[in-house]
Amino acid sequence: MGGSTILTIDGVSKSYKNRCVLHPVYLYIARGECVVLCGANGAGKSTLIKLITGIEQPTAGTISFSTEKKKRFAYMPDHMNFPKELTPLEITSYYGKFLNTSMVTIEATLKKVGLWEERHQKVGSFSKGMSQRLNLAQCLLSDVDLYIFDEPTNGLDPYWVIQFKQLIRELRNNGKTILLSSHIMRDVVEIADRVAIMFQGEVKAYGTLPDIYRTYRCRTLEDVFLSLHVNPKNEPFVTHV
Ligand SMILES: Nc1ncnc2c1ncn2[C@@H]1O[C@H](COP(=O)(O)OP(=O)(O)OP(=O)(O)O)[C@@H](O)[C@H]1O
Repeated sequence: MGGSTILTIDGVSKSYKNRCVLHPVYLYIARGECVVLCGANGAGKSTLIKLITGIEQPTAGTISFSTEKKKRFAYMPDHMNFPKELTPLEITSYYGKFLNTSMVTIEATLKKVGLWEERHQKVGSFSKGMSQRLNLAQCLLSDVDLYIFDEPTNGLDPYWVIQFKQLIRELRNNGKTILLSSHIMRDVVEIADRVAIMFQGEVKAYGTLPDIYRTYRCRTLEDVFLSLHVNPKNEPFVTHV
């Protein structure tokens, strides 16, 4: 199934003290796909992303990348606390210095997220959506094979949610791989090639939407989650790319 694997998550689990918040996860992310970790609050989406990005260490299991570029991935966390006294231009220029990004790319990226006009405005005066778009910009500054977004549409208004989804399509059309988390079913349906259904710290299912609908005998993701709430022991299945 599918092309080569860019990211392999092999039996990765996480416990805090003695509480297991992520049961062993096995996921194979194919190059060029958009994979969405989809789940309710507390399902373990951010935990899995933090393990993949190395922010947290797994209790067990291994994570391996197969990327061509030296920088393996770019990451947009669920929120960023940028220094309030700095401006978008200062912040992206700072990141750009580490990433060797040209001023042309910085300008294009700020324009892409709609913050070019506000490039000299202090971040302390930003709305939640503007801060989130700056967070998106810092991620997009990197030219990498794999982009990881944690709840990227949080705080974005409908216009920017549409723009974000368009951006995901563009990245994919340029051969990039995308891994993102979301609990907004409509977004998932529109952009995902493959979905990992996360529930109570487990990946319950992984596959294309038709695969998942077939497994749960449901027609929508909402129904899948309703059925999991009714019967949380629904046996997990995992498809491999
Ligand atoms: N540092 C931590 N210490 C203890 N428990 C944690 C820690 N981080 C996360 N957890 C627990 O792990 C579980 C999964 O949390 P996680 O943030 O991964 O969920 P999520 O699916 O991203 O949820 P949300 O949609 O609400 O962001 C939760 O029960 C949370 O309380």
